[in-house]
Amino acid sequence: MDSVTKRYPDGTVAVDRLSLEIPDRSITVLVGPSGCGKTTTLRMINRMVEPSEGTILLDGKDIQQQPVNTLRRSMGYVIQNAGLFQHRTILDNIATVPRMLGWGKEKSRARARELMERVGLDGALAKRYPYQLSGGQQQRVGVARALAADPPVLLMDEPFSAVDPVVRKGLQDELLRIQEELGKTIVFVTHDIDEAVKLGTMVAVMRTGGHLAQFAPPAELLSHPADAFVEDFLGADRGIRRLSFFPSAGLELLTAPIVAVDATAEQIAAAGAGDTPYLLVTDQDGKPLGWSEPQELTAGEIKAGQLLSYGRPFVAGTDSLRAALDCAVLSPTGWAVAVDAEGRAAGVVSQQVIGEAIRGAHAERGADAKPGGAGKVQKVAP
Ligand SMILES: Nc1ncnc2c1ncn2[C@@H]1O[C@H](COP(=O)(O)OP(=O)(O)OP(=O)(O)O)[C@@H](O)[C@H]1O
Repeated sequence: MDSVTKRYPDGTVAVDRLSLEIPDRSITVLVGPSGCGKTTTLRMINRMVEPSEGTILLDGKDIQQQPVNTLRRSMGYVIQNAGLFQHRTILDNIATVPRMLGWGKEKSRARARELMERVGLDGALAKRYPYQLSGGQQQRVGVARALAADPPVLLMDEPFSAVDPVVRKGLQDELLRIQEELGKTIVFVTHDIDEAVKLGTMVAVMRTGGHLAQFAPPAELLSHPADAFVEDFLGADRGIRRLSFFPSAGLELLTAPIVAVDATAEQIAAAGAGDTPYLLVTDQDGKPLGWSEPQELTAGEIKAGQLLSYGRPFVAGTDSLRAALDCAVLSPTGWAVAVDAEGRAAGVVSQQVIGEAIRGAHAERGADAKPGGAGKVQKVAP
């Protein structure tokens, strides 16, 4: 996208000399306050809106030189509230584009069934009508419909804004999975900075008047906001959010203060001999049950009910420092519990140690994350 401007007939400049290089096979998020020109930008990509000035190239070819129908066929389009055809079944909604392309009924429906599975929809919903589905399910149908003809590009305009936070998280996770499996080039519009940081490989922050404020990978955005507007838009908890990009792998986990529910008096005494104020009790399988002070534990008489809750554990190595910190903050003992992929206790770690790791990571990454250098920062589970 090279110096693209959109001036509506009434004189409103919705987009002002916008230049963006949208990377192939990744998710680019356009984010910014209401009215900053996100939707206009997205619609110029599939020519629902024609630019007043500037050029948009797709794979090096000017989109103005391509027939609109051919262009749109190469781009799936998903909008808020899914925009489904209310009088068609779910299966027929998804099969719309293949049918238009003359695929034939059976082949189109087979493709639609395959897509229902891909977007996490139960096949039993195929014969229902949109009004018989929840908002989240309708949104999944919208994504499936956009993917039906296997377009290389997917344009998504606030697709998850109308659903509740839990459903929204599910839809976001699903989109990341689909992107990983199918390698689509996705342009995604949102006004939610958390969504932008979670989904974007690259994030374009726009400001009112259709100006580009910053275009960067999310880790760089959080570490080096270009100006006061971007910093303000990222919000006061930018530092905490940034921890999502630091892995917990380097944390030193202690296993000595862990005892099984059927531990002997010697084992409890040995575990309590260290300088940790609490012991983590696990079941016989090694899964955490809760915390206790060592002197409160009597061999053979440990009851899960007497233990302090351990809150939510983090997955050792896989989860981020943000997740580890969250566990420690929520834990009544101030210690976080790390588990392995099977949910067995892998170790415990104090707030203090997590704090030191955070300081270390900030210092180390500070040098790394200068503009142009942050591409190296890998996203880890939030
Ligand atoms: N058809 C139109 N005619 C005139 N002005 C328009 C038209 N469509 C949009 N605008 C204006 O252009 C500006 C950008 O609108 P756009 O819908 O692209 O913003 P947005 O960032 O997507 O906003 P939102 O987050 O509220 O959807 C706004 O000031 C809007 O009022």
